[in-house]
Amino acid sequence: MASPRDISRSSLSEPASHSLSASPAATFTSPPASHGSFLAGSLAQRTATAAAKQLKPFNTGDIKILLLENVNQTGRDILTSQGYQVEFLKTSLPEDELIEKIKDVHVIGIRSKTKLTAKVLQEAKNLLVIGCFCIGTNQVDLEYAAQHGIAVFNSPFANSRSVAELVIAEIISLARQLGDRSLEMHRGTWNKVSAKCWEVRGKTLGIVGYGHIGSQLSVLAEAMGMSVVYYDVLTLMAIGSARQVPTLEKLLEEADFVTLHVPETPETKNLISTEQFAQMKNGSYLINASRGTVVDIPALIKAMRAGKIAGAALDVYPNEPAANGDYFLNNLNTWAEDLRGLSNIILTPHIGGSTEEAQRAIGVEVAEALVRYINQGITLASVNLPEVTMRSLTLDESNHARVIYIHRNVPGVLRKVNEILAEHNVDKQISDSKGDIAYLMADVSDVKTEDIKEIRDSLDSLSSRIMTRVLY
Ligand SMILES: NC(=O)C1=CN([C@@H]2O[C@H](COP(=O)(O)OP(=O)(O)OC[C@H]3O[C@@H](n4cnc5c(N)ncnc54)[C@H](O)[C@@H]3O)[C@@H](O)[C@H]2O)C=CC1
Ligand SMILES: O=C(O)CCC(=O)C(=O)O
Repeated sequence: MASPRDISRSSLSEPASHSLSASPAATFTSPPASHGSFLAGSLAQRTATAAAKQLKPFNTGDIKILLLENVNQTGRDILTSQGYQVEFLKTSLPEDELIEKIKDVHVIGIRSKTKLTAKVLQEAKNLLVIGCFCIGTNQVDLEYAAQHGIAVFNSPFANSRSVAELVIAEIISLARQLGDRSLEMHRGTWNKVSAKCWEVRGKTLGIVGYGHIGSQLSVLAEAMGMSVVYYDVLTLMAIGSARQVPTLEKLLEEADFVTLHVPETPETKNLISTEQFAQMKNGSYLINASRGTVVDIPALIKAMRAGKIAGAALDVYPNEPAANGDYFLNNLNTWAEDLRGLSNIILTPHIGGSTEEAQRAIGVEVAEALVRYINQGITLASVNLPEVTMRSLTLDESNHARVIYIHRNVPGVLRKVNEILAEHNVDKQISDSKGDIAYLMADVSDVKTEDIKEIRDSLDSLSSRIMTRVLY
C-alpha cells in the first residue's frame, strides 16, 4: 500500500488530464531566469531564442511552504510570486508544534535555531526540500534527509562579511573594555580607566577555521595592523601576510585574541576547554561567533574568574531562545547567570549574520534555489544531494517531460532505468552520485499523459527508488 509520503508526493507529480503541451502558464518566464541569480545568465541566454517552459506537474498553489525564524522579505516575495502557499512565522517552534506543522508541508525554510532531526523529519511525509536561510546546516540531519530524497540548500557565504565585521568590532571593544564602560555610563557611573586597555595594532589574532569567514576576517585584521595566525584542519593558502600554524596549541600559545570560525561537528565540540584555556596567553581574549558547542562555557567562566582570560565575546550558545523577548536564564543553560555576571564579556543574541545586506542576499539565494528545485528538479548547490542541472525545457518543446529519479547508488540501476526510458525518446540524461545516493534527470520527448503515468509507476516499482518526480 502506498505510504502517505507516496500519495502526497504522487499528487504533486501525477499527470493531470490537460494536454502535455505548453502549460497554462505559457507566458511565464522560467523562475530561475527571473531573479538574477548566477544561473539566470546562462538560462536567460538559452531562453533568448526559445521561451522557457514552466514545468508544471502540480498547481503551484498546491505547494505548501512553511518559513520559520523571520526569513527575509526578499525570500518570501520570490516564493509567493510563484503562487506557492507560504506560511511565515517570526520564531522557531518547539518540537511538538514543529512536528504538527511539518506533516503537511512540501518545503520548509529555517535559520539556525530550528532543529530538523530524524525524529522531526520522519513526520514530514510530504517534504521535498529544506532551505536553510543561513550558512550552518548542522541543525539539519543531512544524512536522514538525503536517505529520504529530501534536498537541502543553504547560503554558503552571503553573511560571511557581516560576521567578520562583527568580530572586528568585538576585538577593539574587548581590548578597550567598551562593553563595561558603556554599561557603567548607562547606570550613571563615570569610570575613566586605562589599566589593561590596549591598542590592537601589533597584537596577534589567532583564527581557528580559515574558511569564508576566517579568511575575510584575516584581511580586515591586517588592515588594522594586527598579525594573523590561523589553524585549520586543511592546509590553506594564506591571505596577505597571515601564517598557518600546524596545531591549535601553537595558535593558542601565540595569539592575543583567539576567534573561532569552525562548523559544529563532533570534532569541534568543546574544542576550547580547560586544557586549551591553560595553553592561551595570560590576559588574552576569546571570541566565539561559530556555534555554541565549540566552547566549554563553564571552563571559560573559570578561566575568566581566574584572570587568565581578560575578556570574551559570545554570539552563540548551546541552547538559544526561540524568539526575541525570551529570557536567557539558567533554565536554558545552567551557567547563564554566572556568565552574565562576568566583567568584560560581550554577549550578543546570535546576530553575526544579521545585517540587512546579508539577510536580503540570503533570502534571494535560498529562495531561488528552492524554486529551481521545486519547479525544475535542479540540485545545483545542494548540500546533501549530488549536484545535477539541465537547461530549462522550452515552449518549443511541447509534450516533453522531465523525469527525476532519486535512488540508492547500487549496481545495475541505470540499466533498469534505461530499460524503462528506452520505450521513449530520451533527449538528454544526466546522473550523478554522492555517497550512496544518486540523482538522475532525464528529459523525454513525445510523451503522452499515459506514458508519464507508466514511467512513474515503473520507476516507483524499482527496489532502488527513493523518490520519483515527473515534471512536465
Ligand atoms: N554567528 C553567526 O551568525 C554565524 C555563524 N556562522 C558559523 O560560522 C561557521 C564557519 O563559517 P564559514 O567560515 O562560512 O565556514 P567554512 O566552511 O567556509 O570554514 C570553516 C573552516 O573550518 C575548518 N575546520 C573544520 N573543522 C575544523 C577543526 N576541527 N579545526 C580547525 N578547523 C576546522 C574547515 O576546514 C574550514 O576551512 C559556520 O559553520 C557557522 O556555524 C556562520 C555564519 C553566521
Ligand atoms: O542568522 C541566522 O539565523 C543564523 C546565522 C548563522 O549562524 C549561520 O548562517 O550559520
